[in-house]
Amino acid sequence: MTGPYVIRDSVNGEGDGLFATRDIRAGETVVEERPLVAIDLSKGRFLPNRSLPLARIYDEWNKQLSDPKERKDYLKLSHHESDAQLAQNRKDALTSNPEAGKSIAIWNNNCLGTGSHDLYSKVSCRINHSCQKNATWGGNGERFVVRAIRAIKKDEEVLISYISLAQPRKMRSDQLRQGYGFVCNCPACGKDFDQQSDDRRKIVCSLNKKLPKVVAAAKLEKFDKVVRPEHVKSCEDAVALLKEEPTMIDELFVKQELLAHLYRIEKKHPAASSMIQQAYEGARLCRGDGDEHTERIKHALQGLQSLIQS
Ligand SMILES: C[S@@+](CC[C@H](N)C(=O)[O-])C[C@H]1O[C@@H](n2cnc3c(N)ncnc32)[C@H](O)[C@@H]1O
Repeated sequence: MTGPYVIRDSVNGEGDGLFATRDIRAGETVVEERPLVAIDLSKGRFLPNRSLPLARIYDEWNKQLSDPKERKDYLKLSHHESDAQLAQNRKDALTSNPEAGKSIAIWNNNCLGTGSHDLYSKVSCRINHSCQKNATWGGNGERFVVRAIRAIKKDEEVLISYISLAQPRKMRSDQLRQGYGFVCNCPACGKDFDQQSDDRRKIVCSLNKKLPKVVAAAKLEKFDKVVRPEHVKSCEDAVALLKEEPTMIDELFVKQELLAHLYRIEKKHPAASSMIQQAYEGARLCRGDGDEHTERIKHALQGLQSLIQS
């Protein structure tokens, strides 16, 4: 595993972090690795709160991370447990096995999700968080890729976001404190934060709440039944606001993809085509060619183009 990075002390109390060893271009791959543990989210059950049962996490970890050296390295990683997780651990009676409790606490702090999988990737899990991230990730159970979303200077820290950035400062801070046990001090959270940007995130957050029904319908291809003009408007407003927030490019391309589908239903084909083209460019930058999400958008783009031509 090599790339334009080094893992070293992050200095500001964040433990270790990943630093660029040379200038990196926007869109360039920073880390590419094979995950050592991959949990396929399309298989097995979820708890009612949509989280994975802890016993399953432990079973998969135990089965897939059999190499003693890798196991030892994993068990040295940082962890934090909120009260809720501790209570859950007790319920699952896993604490009777100290290794199980610890491996799960580490998992909660270090695993990265791609939508289809939750993964432990040895280098990527050392990347610290910022609400003004300069990199993002994508991949699947076989391959995990971290990419720069803007140019990163030599010696600059490579930073991703652990949470949705479409939330205002207070919400992000609560989520990071409860889930990861730290107070974020990035420029978007510190005392000189940009109020205008925070207001934009607040609005995107409330628009997001109006869209889950549409997203669920999209997955079932039952759009026509639920799409209302106000959904299209919410999505358009979210896209307009997200264009002002360069660090939220992955949030933007997901919305562009959704908007393209909504336009397609409304038979606004040229608008749909341009929106999905933009979503495709975003997906390629964030997740790269070959990623399942990028491929899905590419497929949708081709379908739309043949619809326009026919
Ligand atoms: C996935 S690990 C990141 C790598 C970790 N720093 C290490 O040394 O292995 C997540 C942990 O790193 C620390 N961390 C990450 N981002 C941070 C930040 N912005 N401020 C403070 N601590 C941070 C927290 O302890 C968090 O629980």
